[in-house]
Amino acid sequence: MDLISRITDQFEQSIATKRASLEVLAAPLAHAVDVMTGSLMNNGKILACGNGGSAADAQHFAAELVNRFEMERPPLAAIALTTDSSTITSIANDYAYDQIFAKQVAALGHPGDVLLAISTSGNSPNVIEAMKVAHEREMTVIALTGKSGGRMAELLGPEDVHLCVPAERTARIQEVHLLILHCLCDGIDCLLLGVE
Ligand SMILES: O=C(CO)[C@@H](O)[C@H](O)[C@H](O)[C@H](O)COP(=O)(O)O
Ligand SMILES: [Zn+2]
Repeated sequence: MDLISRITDQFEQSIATKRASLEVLAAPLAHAVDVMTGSLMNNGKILACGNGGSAADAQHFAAELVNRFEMERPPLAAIALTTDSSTITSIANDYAYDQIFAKQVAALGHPGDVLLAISTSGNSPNVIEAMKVAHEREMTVIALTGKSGGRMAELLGPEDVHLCVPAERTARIQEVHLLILHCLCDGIDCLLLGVE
């Protein structure tokens, strides 16, 4: 096996996916920055969820808001719903795995808050259930998906923002999701600090 050639292919595919994503995602991403910043400036908060690599992404994003990204600014209100093993295991044990995020959204979400819902397939049932509760709570959903957007795409309302990466491979989609999250952090910091 020619590992160098495989590695080269992966890099090339990742670069191509990022270029294709820029074409379709720049405008909705700018809108997502506006939505998140508006919520934070109105005492709202961001709840983030996802499975596997997307759980790591949810945590990564929440840490960058609560602590810092690249600029000095006050801490921002964000919670990853993927981190409390007691809460997650008890909900999964007593109810169902698809409720692990939804119950947390019901407990913590208020009108004006944002749910950052991350799923490369757009079909993870626990993320979908969280979206339904977020809508009941009058929260805005920002969905990070890929492929066709799956069932999440069908659930989004007019106030929500869909950032669907135009790719089929989970790894490529996740690589763009991370870039999207850093663009969100950068955009929020710029708006909050009035950077030209
Ligand atoms: O990171 C990876 C694959 O790159 C995996 O851990 C992946 O996130 C998991 O299989 C997830 O369960 C996939 O869920 P989703 O993205 O379809 O919502
Ligand atoms: Zn992964």
